[in-house]
Amino acid sequence: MTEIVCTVPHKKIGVAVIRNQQGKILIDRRRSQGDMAGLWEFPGGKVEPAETVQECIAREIKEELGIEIAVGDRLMTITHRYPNFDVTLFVHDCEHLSGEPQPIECEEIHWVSVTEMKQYPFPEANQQIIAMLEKIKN
Ligand SMILES: Nc1nc2c([nH]c(=O)n2[C@H]2C[C@H](O)[C@@H](COP(=O)(O)OP(=O)(O)OP(=O)(O)O)O2)c(=O)[nH]1
Ligand SMILES: [Mg+2]
Repeated sequence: MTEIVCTVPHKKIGVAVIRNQQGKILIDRRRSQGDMAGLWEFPGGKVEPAETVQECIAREIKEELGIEIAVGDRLMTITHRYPNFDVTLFVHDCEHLSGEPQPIECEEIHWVSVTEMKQYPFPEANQQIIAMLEKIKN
């Protein structure tokens, strides 16, 4: 008997919930080409084989936004199945330390409250993150 095993890529992503001194959270709009084009997200990217999730987040944020952050505790881990791939998002609470965020690898950047965030279109997997942020907000 022949067994057919279907595999789809499984992306492991370090994700930053970056807060500033006013308690606002930084979100960015993905580029207008490619996967999930034009949707808003929390900045982050793929975890490389030789790094921890915390190292990945600090590196990605420096590369994508040109700022320094302190990577804090894990807030949640979400695995979600999209039509063409699976993704696991390792979401960490982060603090903005220095630098003015630049849209180096995205369309634009906004600092928003959790209430304001609900007006922005996000990928499906993010609904759980936003619900969690709503729960833990003071
Ligand atoms: N950074 C980030 N990615 C998210 C969020 N929600 C969500 O579903 N994702 C997905 C979108 C992407 O498939 C993946 C992030 O990977 P990425 O932006 O580094 O890379 P990509 O898939 O766009 O690019 P590629 O190199 O695979 O072509 O995780 C989020 O809030 N932040
Ligand atoms: Mg990215």
